[in-house]
Amino acid sequence: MVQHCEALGRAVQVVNLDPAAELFSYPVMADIRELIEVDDVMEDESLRFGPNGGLVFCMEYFANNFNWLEESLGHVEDDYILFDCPGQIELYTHLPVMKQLVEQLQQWEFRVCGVFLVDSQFMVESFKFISGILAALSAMISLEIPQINIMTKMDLLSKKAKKEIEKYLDPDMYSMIEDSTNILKSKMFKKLTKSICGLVGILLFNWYP
Ligand SMILES: Nc1nc2c(ncn2[C@@H]2O[C@H](COP(=O)(O)OP(=O)(O)OP(=O)(O)O)[C@@H](O)[C@H]2O)c(=O)[nH]1
Repeated sequence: MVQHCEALGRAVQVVNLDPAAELFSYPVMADIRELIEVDDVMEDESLRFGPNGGLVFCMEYFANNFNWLEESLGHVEDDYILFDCPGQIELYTHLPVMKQLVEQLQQWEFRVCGVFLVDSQFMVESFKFISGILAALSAMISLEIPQINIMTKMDLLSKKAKKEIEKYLDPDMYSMIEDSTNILKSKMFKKLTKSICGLVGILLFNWYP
């Protein structure tokens, strides 16, 4: 992504906000692991967190120390900054930290846009697709910012799945239920599925490969 932006002549920087990130092969202007790391939290005898609790602890610590981010960002002008965030969905659905981050960035006069990434292999069947949509929708409702939804890792799909996934890029939700051979179509869930599809149809939810 950085290479793509640079090719377009845009100044772009990356900030790692995943305290559990391992190796990455690109330079970052700031790295949350300088502030706090999941491994350290998990190894702390007094805290005794597992990976998920550790991640939440780190992000809450981060939210209480946004001045670290302010100092790390320094003075940026018209640059694009990619904030690479952790993948745990609860951070975007019901925990307050990412919303607090958005509000903080907006106070610093950033124009914030969310990019919601889902592995395309988790989207190729109707029931998975609807589940992915609902996750994306939760994040949109919770963060209240413009959001681009992207299916990633298209290169890992089989030829058949690649063809199949085309219909999900600009989906006709009602025909999707009819195509479906699974539980979504069962008598018990049909009404619920129809309501969800109606909602998604109203939102004109588009996905980008
Ligand atoms: N083949 C292929 N591999 C990819 C692609 N995008 C990411 N990967 C690889 O998939 C692995 C996991 O990366 P991501 O899915 O970005 O996940 P992550 O950022 O490590 O973790 P979370 O942010 O917590 O979800 C890494 O080894 C990436 O190099 C892609 O488009 N195609």
